[in-house]
Amino acid sequence: CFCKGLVLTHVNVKAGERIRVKGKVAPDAKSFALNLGRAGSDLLLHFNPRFDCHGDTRIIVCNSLSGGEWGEELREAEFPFQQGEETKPCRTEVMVKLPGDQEIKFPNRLGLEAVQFLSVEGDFGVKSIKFD
Ligand SMILES: C=CCO[C@@H]1O[C@H](CO)[C@@H](O[C@@H]2O[C@H](CO)[C@H](O)[C@H](OCc3cn(-c4n[nH]c(N)n4)nn3)[C@H]2O)[C@H](O)[C@H]1NC(C)=O
Repeated sequence: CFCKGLVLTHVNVKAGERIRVKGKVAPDAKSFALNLGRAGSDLLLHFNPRFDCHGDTRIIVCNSLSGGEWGEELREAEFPFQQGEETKPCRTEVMVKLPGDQEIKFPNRLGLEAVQFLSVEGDFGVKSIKFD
């Protein structure tokens, strides 16, 4: 379901700042993921829309990864993927703004003050990433 994509390190995004990722979902997409955290093994947010993967069909799976151990999955049945998306990490929780006006709030389980690591994996072609 995945192919390795983009990895950014030392991005230093602080609470309340915004990362806007725009791109195109592959026409035959199975799954893609946006990962935010301290490093690949310590993720504040693994944001994983699944079109058809791991037995899931059109479900968004969110999770955290601490020391390489997955936390408890949060699953969102709303699946509004037609265009790019916005992500706004903040101190108490991570808010993911989806296409349209829907949002997913995910707890900041790692209590990170800032995010150093951003990666994009799977069937998603990144066109732009903006930090503001
Ligand atoms: C029902 C059986 C046991 O539960 C399943 O357990 C799977 C394995 O833990 C869960 O999938 C993982 O879910 C994680 C989020 O909770 C991640 O999405 C994990 O994939 C992370 C990943 C894979 N890859 C990757 N694979 N291959 C490559 N090149 N990269 N990169 N990142 C997935 O393999 C999957 O979400 C979970 N399903 C349920 C319904 O709980």
